Amino acid sequence: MARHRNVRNRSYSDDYDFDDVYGHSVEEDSCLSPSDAAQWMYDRSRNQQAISNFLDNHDDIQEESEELPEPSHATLERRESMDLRGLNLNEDDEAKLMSCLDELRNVLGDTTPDNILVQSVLKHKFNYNKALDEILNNKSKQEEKPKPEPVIPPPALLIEPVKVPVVTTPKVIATKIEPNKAAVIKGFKIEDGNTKSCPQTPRDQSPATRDRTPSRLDQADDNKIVLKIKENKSDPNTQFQNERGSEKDHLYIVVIGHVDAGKSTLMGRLLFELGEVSQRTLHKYEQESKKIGKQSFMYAWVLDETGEERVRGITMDVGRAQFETKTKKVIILDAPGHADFIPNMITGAGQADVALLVVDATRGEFESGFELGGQTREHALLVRSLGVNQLAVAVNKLDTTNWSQERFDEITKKLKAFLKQAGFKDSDVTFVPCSGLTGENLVKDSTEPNLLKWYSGPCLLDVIDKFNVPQRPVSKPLRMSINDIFKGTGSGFCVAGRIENGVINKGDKVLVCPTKEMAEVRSLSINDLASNVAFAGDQVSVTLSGVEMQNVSVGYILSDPIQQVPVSTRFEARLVVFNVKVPITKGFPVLIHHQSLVESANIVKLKALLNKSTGEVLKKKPRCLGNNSVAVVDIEVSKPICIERYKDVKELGRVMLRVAGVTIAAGLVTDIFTT
Ligand SMILES: Nc1nc2c(ncn2[C@@H]2O[C@H](COP(=O)(O)OP(=O)(O)OP(=O)(O)O)[C@@H](O)[C@H]2O)c(=O)[nH]1
Repeated sequence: MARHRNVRNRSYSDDYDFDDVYGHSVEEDSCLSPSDAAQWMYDRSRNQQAISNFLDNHDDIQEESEELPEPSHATLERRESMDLRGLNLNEDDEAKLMSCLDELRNVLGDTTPDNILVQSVLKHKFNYNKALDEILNNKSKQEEKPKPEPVIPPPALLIEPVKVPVVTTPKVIATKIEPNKAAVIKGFKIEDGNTKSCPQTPRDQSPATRDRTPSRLDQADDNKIVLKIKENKSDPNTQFQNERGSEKDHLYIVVIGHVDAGKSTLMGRLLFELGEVSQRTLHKYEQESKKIGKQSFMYAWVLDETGEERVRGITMDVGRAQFETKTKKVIILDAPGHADFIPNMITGAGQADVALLVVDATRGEFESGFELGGQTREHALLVRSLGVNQLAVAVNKLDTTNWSQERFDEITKKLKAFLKQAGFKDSDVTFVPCSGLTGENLVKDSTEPNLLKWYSGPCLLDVIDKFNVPQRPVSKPLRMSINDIFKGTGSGFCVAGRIENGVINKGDKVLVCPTKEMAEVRSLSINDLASNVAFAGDQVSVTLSGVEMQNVSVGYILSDPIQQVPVSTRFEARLVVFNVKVPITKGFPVLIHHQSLVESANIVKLKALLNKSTGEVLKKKPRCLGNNSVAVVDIEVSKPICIERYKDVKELGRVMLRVAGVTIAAGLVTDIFTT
């Protein structure tokens, strides 16, 4: 499946010792069956223990009552019958006032009396923004104090409702972090049997919107293009230095962990503390989440943007946002924790340089995420298998344990042993005690006395700032894996994905593989900003022309037209088997995840069983492979895919094998057979 940090490991284990990484790593997990209906219909409301503990001790955030109170008749009556005559406003001002009131109510709901709203709007001469700021700033103080006397007397007379001109209410959203829809990384569906994985974005198939440029070029055209490409190539290293030399390094971080560990809340709060989310936006989320009885998720809403995610209270797709540390521009990929969405999590992990593993310190919760078939182990193994080797572990929700050092030590001890087995070096893993909900130890050193008694280490932001940014292989031949396809605003269509190797310039010719159709790069954008060039490590959207949209799929590769990515249906891999319920035998069917591609495949040959530590051949042609075995096998995929040997391009030389929603093995590609 997904992609892998380019050379994310160069300064680390460039050799990527397979045995070190996978050997003796995984104990058998009793994974839950995906057919378990209760799990499919996961309902977070069954598990509110953590939040209720927290809310009991914090008066500043009020948990909603089960049933939302209906607005009182008095409130409704006042609004519908508001008498503005006493204000002596002309018609224009009256209309302006009513428009402002509508917008304020849209953000504030029914929480603020009309007279306060009116007073504030008039005071700020119909400036909606200033009025809203004033009300929000006063709000928290007012909540603690007795309500002030209304300044404007309640209307005495009933009059006809004032006709309010229709105003388009501006959407109050975190503009800085709202991902442009076009650039949101979508996951993909695993389809059963031999069906083809296809892009999530519905394609416009109408003839009018199809690009009619002939896409397959004949040999003569190809040769001309190749010659032209050779002439036009400028030195990528120099180009990278010129373009990026003075900028902060970009770091992609995937946030992983068991469902409900608090990943989205942690990231939402971090963004809020850093000023990336305005107080107003958060207030809106607070109001809206309260309305559907999910107030404890208000920070998570910063990243969980879809209606379904918000209603179900779980992350389903990879959420994206960005912020800056002292030395880096950090792009967050907030992965779903629920077992059903592992493929999306893999897509997120595939784009990351480093990972933040979030664990819930609440008693019983850490255990169910780590020991009882939860996702903590699977996620950690997956990211390591995908090449991530630097990890921060947020020991989250420590507020529920009253900042217990004993609990922190217990969790870190268990995780350290497991992570070491999974292939993480001790020196590459940092543990941070924190609470996403209270904001403790996120962006500044903690002031919590119970934590200060035993912790003097860095806050989460400082740990993120200390990650090493992998070198970007800009001078290698272009490889960009496609993880989304969508219709752009202009001509052509867009593909999104991560550049694993090389450089893409606006105007470049690229080869769409495995179909080998030549396309032209019409435009590029990186993190939603237009750019003329993008380099290895960048997550980009590329507008293509010269190829039809329906001929491109998620999992395809944009390749250098001269040094092309190999395409094959059969390859040899060195496999580590983690978690099979029945032993693997010849012909064993699997779903192969390679970058963002999911394709059905069979293990067609068991060539050798290896010693996990030395790599020595223990047995040639074994009849079956059980858990924790390491073996060389041949895998045949149902249709041609782009694949590289691990030693040539690490990012395209790793595969994950899954069966019935469970990851059973990871492998490194050792040979590719021509077809
Ligand atoms: N007490 C306490 N509760 C927290 C903390 N962080 C999150 N929660 C609560 O835990 C619940 C789950 O939080 P989320 O942020 O949605 O968890 P998640 O890991 O993103 O969930 P998925 O993405 O669906 O896997 C919510 O009710 C949060 O309010 C924390 O630090 N302390």
